[in-house]
Amino acid sequence: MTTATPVLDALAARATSLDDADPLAPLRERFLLPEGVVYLDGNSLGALPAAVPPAMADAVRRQWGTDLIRSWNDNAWWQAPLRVGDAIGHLIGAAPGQTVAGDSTSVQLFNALSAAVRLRPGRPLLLTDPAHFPTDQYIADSVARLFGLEVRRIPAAGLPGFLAEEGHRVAVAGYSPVDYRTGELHDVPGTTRAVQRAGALMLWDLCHAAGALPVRLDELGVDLAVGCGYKYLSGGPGAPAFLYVAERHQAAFDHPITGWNGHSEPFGLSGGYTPAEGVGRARIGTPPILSLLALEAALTAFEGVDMELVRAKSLSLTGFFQDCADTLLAGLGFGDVTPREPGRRGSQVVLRHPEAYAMVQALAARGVVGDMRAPDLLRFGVNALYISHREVLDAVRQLREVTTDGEHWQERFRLRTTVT
Ligand SMILES: Cc1ncc(COP(=O)(O)O)c(C=O)c1O
Ligand SMILES: Nc1c(O)cccc1C(=O)C[C@H](N)C(=O)O
Repeated sequence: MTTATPVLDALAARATSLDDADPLAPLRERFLLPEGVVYLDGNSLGALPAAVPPAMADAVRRQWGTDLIRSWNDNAWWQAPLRVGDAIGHLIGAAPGQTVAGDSTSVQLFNALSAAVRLRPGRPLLLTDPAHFPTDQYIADSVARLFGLEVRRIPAAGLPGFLAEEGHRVAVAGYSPVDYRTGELHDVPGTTRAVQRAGALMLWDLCHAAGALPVRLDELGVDLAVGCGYKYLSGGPGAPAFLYVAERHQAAFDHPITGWNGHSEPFGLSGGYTPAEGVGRARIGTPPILSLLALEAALTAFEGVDMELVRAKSLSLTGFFQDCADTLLAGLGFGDVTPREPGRRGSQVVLRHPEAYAMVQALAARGVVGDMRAPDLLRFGVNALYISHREVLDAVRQLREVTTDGEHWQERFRLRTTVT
């Protein structure tokens, strides 16, 4: 079923004028996106930055192939975790010398939460969000078991109330600025203040924030933060994660995975561990150099980019998505999930529909790539560096067609009858 042309024409005209006025539109050339694909899954795996393939070719052929082990010095491989850390720090409001890149978010979370518990001895509670991404909850549970603490799962909105009663017992609170399912943006400054007023440490998981919106870690006085490199930072599948340790905590930062790269004299090869000065102590073992160099090249896509403009465009894209959905999906059984107020929205729009899975599959078959989260959420992430308003309209228009033409039913039937 096609949509009434005047309605679509009006939305198309609006998309065109928004795109024409978009100061970030030229950034799209910094990415290699396949023809005919509308990519709304950069909140899971960012698109490929154009700078990455030549950087990889150089890393593999020249640095590894020719320079061989000399590259640790000659191509500054040894410095890569701190160099890439600082490049990420620039995007999350962290002055140099506080961010290290490497390992996975899960590993960094484990290190950061454990170190936080050691920084707050005698406080028996570790707080996290019952809606937090599972790995954050699992690791909180594990750290609590290791240190004899108790995890309390308190929704972000309920934190101030909880802290007023029990704050003196809390060692650390681990939360995400953006809910990975709903796309809701929490109050990062207010939560940080409330946690710290109670004498506890604030740990933010920036997986859905870094590269998507301005994060002012230093300005807000955040204690610790972690995040991944493969979503809005577009560092590639399995890209190294990062850890931020505010300078004031570094001297006492005592993380449990004391690998030799974090030693004050790694090539002294002594049998006892003496941590390096500064955030370098949070290094662990030999880092994945090829992945670090891919991430470093990917970050050049942000060169000269003002994160305030990224945020403004991201809000324009998500707001426009919601407007398109209001107009084109009305009466088709979709529910609203992501908050309407711009100040409460991250960089994704989420709709609810009982046929979410089949719909996302049917959309993907048409070249519109989003994802779903069980049981019934359709999730569409927008990366302001490479997504346009025209693509947003195209995605919602195609979702309307999939639904009205019943393509998701065919998809559902196909999925049920496919033998794998
Ligand atoms: C908030 C959050 N934390 C952590 C992760 C993943 O952790 P890891 O990079 O270790 O797989 C994700 C997504 O995969 C996430 O959304
Ligand atoms: N990290 C992922 C992976 O290795 C495979 C598939 C998806 C992911 C994700 O990033 C999921 C993501 N954190 C989410 O927001 O649901």
